[in-house]
Amino acid sequence: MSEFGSIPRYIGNYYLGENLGSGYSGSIFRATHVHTGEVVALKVQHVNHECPTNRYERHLYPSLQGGEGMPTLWACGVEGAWDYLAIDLLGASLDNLYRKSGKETMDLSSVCAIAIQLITRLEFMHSRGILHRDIQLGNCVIGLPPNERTIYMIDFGFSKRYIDPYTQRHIPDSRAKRDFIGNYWFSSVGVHCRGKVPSRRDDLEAAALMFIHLLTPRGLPWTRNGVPKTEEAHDRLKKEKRTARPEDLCRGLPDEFEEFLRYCRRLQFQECPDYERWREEFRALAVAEDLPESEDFIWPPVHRSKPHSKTGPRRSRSHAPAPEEMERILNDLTNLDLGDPVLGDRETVDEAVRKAKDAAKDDSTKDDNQSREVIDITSDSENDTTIPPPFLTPKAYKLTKLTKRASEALDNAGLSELVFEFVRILQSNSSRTLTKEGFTFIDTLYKQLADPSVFVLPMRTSRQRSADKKLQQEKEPTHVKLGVVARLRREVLGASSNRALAKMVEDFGQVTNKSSGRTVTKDGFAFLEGVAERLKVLQ
Ligand SMILES: Nc1ncnc2c1ncn2[C@@H]1O[C@H](COP(=O)(O)OP(=O)(O)OP(=O)(O)O)[C@@H](O)[C@H]1O
Repeated sequence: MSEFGSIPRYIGNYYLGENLGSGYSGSIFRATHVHTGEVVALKVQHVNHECPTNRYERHLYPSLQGGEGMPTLWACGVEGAWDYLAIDLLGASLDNLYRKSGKETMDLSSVCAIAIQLITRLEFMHSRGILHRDIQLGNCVIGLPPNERTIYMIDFGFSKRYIDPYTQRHIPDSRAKRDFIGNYWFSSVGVHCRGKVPSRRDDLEAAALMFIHLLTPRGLPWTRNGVPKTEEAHDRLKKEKRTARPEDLCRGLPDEFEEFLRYCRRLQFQECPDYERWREEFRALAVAEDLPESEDFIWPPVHRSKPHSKTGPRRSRSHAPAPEEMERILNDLTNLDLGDPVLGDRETVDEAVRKAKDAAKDDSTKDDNQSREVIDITSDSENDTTIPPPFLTPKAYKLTKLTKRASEALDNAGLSELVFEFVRILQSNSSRTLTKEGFTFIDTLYKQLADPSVFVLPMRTSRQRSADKKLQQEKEPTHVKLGVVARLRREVLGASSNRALAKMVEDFGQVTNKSSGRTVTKDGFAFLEGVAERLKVLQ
């Protein structure tokens, strides 16, 4: 029974079944077409409702038809006192899935898939001249089989055209005081806290906040006290949201999330976001993390997905202590001054460490999900005694170590070995994409070749990366990249000096960074091997 009395069993040609959900302005039912038997979701609202969202939605839906992840509108109308929309019946919302999982955070692989899909949905809506304006977990739902890997956008009750269909002009900005449209958790700071007119940038910022929320234990800080019930509580929430710094919200998360949030906040009112760039960023993140590259949203996650932790290095969940932990414990015991030695000597420690490592190795092979690589703690070359920091995959870790060694190389022979090693690491991975660690190696190699005396270990900070990425915006088509790399492959064998090699490495880095795919091609590998070969000769 709604405040307007009970909703009839039949509306339009539909027989109403189970109530799927109720929002502020109406209810959604599973409903069956009485003639065709087709099952839909029927969104029902009283015609006198103070917020007649069905009426708005009915006008926007036609512009969104045909887009992936946009529900089909099958019928709409008013019957008696009831305004209805018959749309595709869909599955659970991200909110439901997330809550039901009982986990503190969502896994990174799922969030990358959500990010790629949501950015695509927003790009589509924006291309049709429409802003969503109410991005939240409850408004992203998965399809029913066979479309359960696709995320659909629903609830266009707050949506609005930002391009005037007659003049084709962008809506104007305004400083006039306006009522807030959106939701408490994810609406952008500009719209929610500063009363700005929403535009494309704000849909994207809401999406960014949603991704961060999913990766943060207990969610974004301002969501933790529930929906504000008083004006004061709402003001407190807005202040908390306005003053939260991206670096604090994103501490412990992969850089991409902080960069994306900053990017959204830097966009101008009328600026068109670079959707492709951010899809590519989240794809590359999945690759760098050794996660499946697919943007399919697979729920529950069945692949080798990493449990997300914001708090520190991921720990092996094997029963034996992790090797480095065991080493620390044993060292502490060795150093305990108890009069009589507890552990005889260093050899005993080393033996125990070896056993712990073997045990960890055994456990890790039993459960590939939990620990994918045991770092050899006893060798000091490419492996190290430290566990990779959070979000460094074995590939990233090896590349980081290799970069450090390249920065310390004293001669061409040493550099040559390292370039061969670089090729081996890239080729041993299923993804041959140049990740940020790969680019850092290329930067380092370039600097060593150009002038080792002024070499400084390049540290890619978020800010530097953003600057680099500006360059990427001028994308070059793949055929340009292929042409340049093929030329470099040919020319490298005739390079007569380190400076000539440096220039080629620089060109290779740039063309790979600027191209739409950062995969190292056959020519790319041949070029790198050519550099290594040349270095052996140019002593
Ligand atoms: N097409 C659909 N198929 C299945 N369930 C749906 C569908 N559309 C909506 N729902 C369910 O109904 C809930 C409310 O839907 P929706 O957000 O469109 O309604 P609303 O009245 O605008 O809600 P709110 O006031 O919360 O914005 C959703 O969270 C979802 O669980």
